[in-house]
Amino acid sequence: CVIRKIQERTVLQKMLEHVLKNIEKKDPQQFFAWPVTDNIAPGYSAIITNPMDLSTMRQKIDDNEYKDLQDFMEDFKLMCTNAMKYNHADTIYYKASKKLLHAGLKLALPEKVGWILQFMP
Ligand SMILES: CC(=O)c1cc(-c2ccccn2)c2ncccn12
Repeated sequence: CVIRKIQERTVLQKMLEHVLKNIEKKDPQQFFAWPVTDNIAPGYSAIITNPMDLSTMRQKIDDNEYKDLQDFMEDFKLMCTNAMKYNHADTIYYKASKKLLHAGLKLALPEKVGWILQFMP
């Protein structure tokens, strides 16, 4: 049997996990929790070429695919701007994504995460 090596979580992974958890708290309706399907959003995959959602971001943290906080925030911004592109401005999804974008950017400010940067190699 292959013993799965328990990967050490890097300081960056721990920091991104912390930011992600706080972003998830800002999406109580879980609009951004999972990939948007063409079933719930007709024509979505034809309009949005680079889909992104919070479960995918969590998987990327676990797979250590983000090289720094900016890299992670690029995916967060992509997720929000996708929602503003597909959904009209008068929809709950557009409004929720605009609110989430601003709240999320604040969470990534130096005064919010700077304390951990001192522990990074
Ligand atoms: C994020 C997004 O664009 C979205 C999430 C959803 C969504 C997410 C969870 C449950 C129900 N709807 C959605 N539904 C229709 C059109 C767009 N959306």
